[in-house]
Amino acid sequence: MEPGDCDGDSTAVSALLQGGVKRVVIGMRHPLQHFRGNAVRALRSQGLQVDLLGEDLTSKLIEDAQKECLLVNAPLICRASSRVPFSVLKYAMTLDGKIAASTSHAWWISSKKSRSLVFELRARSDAIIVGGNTVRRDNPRLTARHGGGHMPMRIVMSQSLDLPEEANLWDMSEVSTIVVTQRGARKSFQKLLASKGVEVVEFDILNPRDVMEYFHDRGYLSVFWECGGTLAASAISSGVIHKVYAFVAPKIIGGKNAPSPVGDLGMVEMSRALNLIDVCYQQVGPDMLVSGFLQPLPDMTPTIPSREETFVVDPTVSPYESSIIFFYKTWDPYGALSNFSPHPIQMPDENGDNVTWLNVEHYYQAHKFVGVDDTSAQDCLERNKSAKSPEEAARIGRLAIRPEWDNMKIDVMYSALKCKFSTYPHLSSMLISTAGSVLVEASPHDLFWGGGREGEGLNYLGRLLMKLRSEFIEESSSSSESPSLAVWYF
Ligand SMILES: NC(=O)C1=CN([C@@H]2O[C@H](COP(=O)(O)OP(=O)(O)OC[C@H]3O[C@@H](n4cnc5c(N)ncnc54)[C@H](OP(=O)(O)O)[C@@H]3O)[C@@H](O)[C@H]2O)C=CC1
Ligand SMILES: Nc1c(N[C@@H]2O[C@H](COP(=O)(O)O)[C@@H](O)[C@H]2O)[nH]c(=O)[nH]c1=O
Repeated sequence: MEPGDCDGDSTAVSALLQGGVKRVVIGMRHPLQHFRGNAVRALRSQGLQVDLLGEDLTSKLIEDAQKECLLVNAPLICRASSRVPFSVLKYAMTLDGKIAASTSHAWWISSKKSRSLVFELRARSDAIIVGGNTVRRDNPRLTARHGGGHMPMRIVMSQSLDLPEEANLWDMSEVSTIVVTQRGARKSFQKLLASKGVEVVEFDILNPRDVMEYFHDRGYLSVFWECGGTLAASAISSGVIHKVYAFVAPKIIGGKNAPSPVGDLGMVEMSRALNLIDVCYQQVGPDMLVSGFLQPLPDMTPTIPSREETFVVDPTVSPYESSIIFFYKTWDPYGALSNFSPHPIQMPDENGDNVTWLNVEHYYQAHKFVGVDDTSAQDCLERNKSAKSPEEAARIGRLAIRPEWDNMKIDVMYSALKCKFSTYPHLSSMLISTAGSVLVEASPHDLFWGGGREGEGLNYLGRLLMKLRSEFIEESSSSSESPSLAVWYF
């Protein structure tokens, strides 16, 4: 896939140039519109031969290769085009189509070898999702137990929150769990979960599409559904399932009431059955794994035109020319302005020793606890330091707030921003290039740092970035009379 330039950070493209590569064959252009075509152009401008499958190279063989590229990048394509993570529904069933006995007993249908493969598939996902009933019946662990590697987040969807007080999923020692539920459901149980460190997210109406859109916004790329038939049917009906992995074990359990992998879809004629596409059959130990796509992968060409293509079709549609620049998610245009962008900063601590923070968010959230003489604050600080993502750092930061925080938070934020944009020249150039535009953090929830859903927020993050921008522009124009800076300034 064409590399993204990550807001002016051309490391990937430079590595190809420095490595002495003469020709680059690109399987597909970058699925995000604001990256699309940039690397192709940059490589060509440096004299490299760049061939794009399906554009510069065409043949039957190339078509097959192009297909492979699309399949491998399916999660990215889905995210970019449908704004939900790529979702895989996986289940293990007997030859007579049952996912458990009529008593609900289900351990085990598939073989050990199949279950090891499931651990690998889990480890390739950002999250595993189950319904409330699977938690009640199976008390699953949902970990990727194959020795090291990535551990996906665990998500439980439960409307009633009628869940056990003790469960393997509430053991957060190895990996975290998020419970998504209906607004107002069992507040006392929500408190109990929170006391165990389980995050609870409430939805006005709990349904798979809203839940997936929410996790898209939190940055999830792929989700692995290991629920029973009730939630599986709801997810398929909502159109959020893209791929299916069915492990079929050569066993027969029978039972009129034994559950099957997909509940009611409201279809009464076989002609309406959903046909899988790109189906693969693979023997795994004694079982057969049948996999395939439920929906065709979107054709990127018409849905995601490059920046120039959009401009040719409609010159008024150019997000780069509006006088307000909105930023929010790190993968959007100007995403590097977000505090969640993966740019580590080094800041001196109270003894003057340099400490590295994973990103501005980690630094900012940690300062709610730094220097506070209290064991729970120190515990939060340790948890902040080991938090793997800015989202987690933000979550920990909500646990406690020092009394004087309101008076110090703007200074803490400004010093972190200054450090970030001074450390990375491509970021400061990007910030300076926005001169003349109002910067607004498009957070619908944070009415202090963000602009709010309808402009009701105070937008302090945007304001601090604009202040920093003026400082940089002033510094550069006083240190040199560079003509390009003069252009930015005016
Ligand atoms: N062999 C296999 O691969 C698997 C087998 N199983 C087996 O399946 C059985 C459980 O199946 P099933 O009852 O279908 O369990 P599910 O995992 O599908 O859970 C259903 C529950 O999901 C919750 N839910 C939340 N939102 C929705 C929604 N929009 N639509 C539907 N459900 C929603 C509800 O929880 P709440 O009631 O809490 O509100 C609902 O009762 C068990 O016997 C288990 O062993 C389960 C997974 C895989
Ligand atoms: N029974 C069954 C599966 N069931 C799924 O695995 C979950 C248990 O995961 P864990 O607790 O991590 O081992 C269970 O809740 C359900 O989602 N999976 C399979 O590959 N094969 C099987 O035969």
